[in-house]
Amino acid sequence: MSRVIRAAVFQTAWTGDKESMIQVHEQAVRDAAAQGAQVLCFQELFYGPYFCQVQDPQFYEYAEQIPDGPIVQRFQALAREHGIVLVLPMYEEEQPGVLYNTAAVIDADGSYLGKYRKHHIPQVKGFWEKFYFRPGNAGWPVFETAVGKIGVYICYDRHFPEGWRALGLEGAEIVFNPSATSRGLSAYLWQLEQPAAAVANEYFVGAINRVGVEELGDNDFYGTSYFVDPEAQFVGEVASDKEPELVVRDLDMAKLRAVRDRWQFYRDRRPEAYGPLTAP
Ligand SMILES: NC(=O)NCCC(=O)O
Repeated sequence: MSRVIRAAVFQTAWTGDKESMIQVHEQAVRDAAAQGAQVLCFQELFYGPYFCQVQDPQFYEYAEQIPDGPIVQRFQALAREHGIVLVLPMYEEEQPGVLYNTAAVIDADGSYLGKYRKHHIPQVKGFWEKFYFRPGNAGWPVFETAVGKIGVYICYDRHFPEGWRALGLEGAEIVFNPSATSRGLSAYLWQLEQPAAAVANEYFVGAINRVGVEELGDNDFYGTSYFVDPEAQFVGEVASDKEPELVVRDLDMAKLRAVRDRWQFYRDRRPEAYGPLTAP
């Protein structure tokens, strides 16, 4: 019998302050739940501006403890109320001065399932992330949620095929890729890399990018969030490149089984021959 997961991603623009940004995302949870979504992922660093356009210690104050900080707790209550799984990309303070670019995963009953910490940290013009984040050290968790097996791979991570594979090996059925990326830099990659990862690893990918130009720099975040299936087919339309949008799509898990039966990539891979990939 086929299993269909109604999944959602939300892209939006910086509102100008943290509290209203949180409220916009709370409304997105209500809207997604009203449309029957069972799981929802937000964009990278969802409640802030994309502050990595500048290198300024004032933005360290956006970090909070996961799961004990107020934002996780606020969204745990909302997940429980609406019976929806939430993926929350946030700025994490493990302890003062020890900071990560992280996503917390909340189950449909509001329980905290764990976190993914972005492994690959860019330091390119307008994306000065090494100033703010340590490289992730928490492995490749796949979360057994009420709706299915969910993995997370954050923005710049997506250029590195190894992590996509690790999430596949851990059993991911859907991998969310919350992002903040700009038109001039990466638009030519955006509809190429995640579909390729979905094909190579035989799972669904939900890709999310914020929209608009923010006051901290000239990055033009181009949205165009989408879901793509394990045959690299977009599930419905790709979202707007300028406007906030909630994307809700039905993902048929029978397709995942069909491509795995057809291709058997997990049988035919040759880990014993891949030593050069892990040589320092
Ligand atoms: N947020 C982030 O990692 N951006 C880097 C640029 C990119 O990889 O598209």
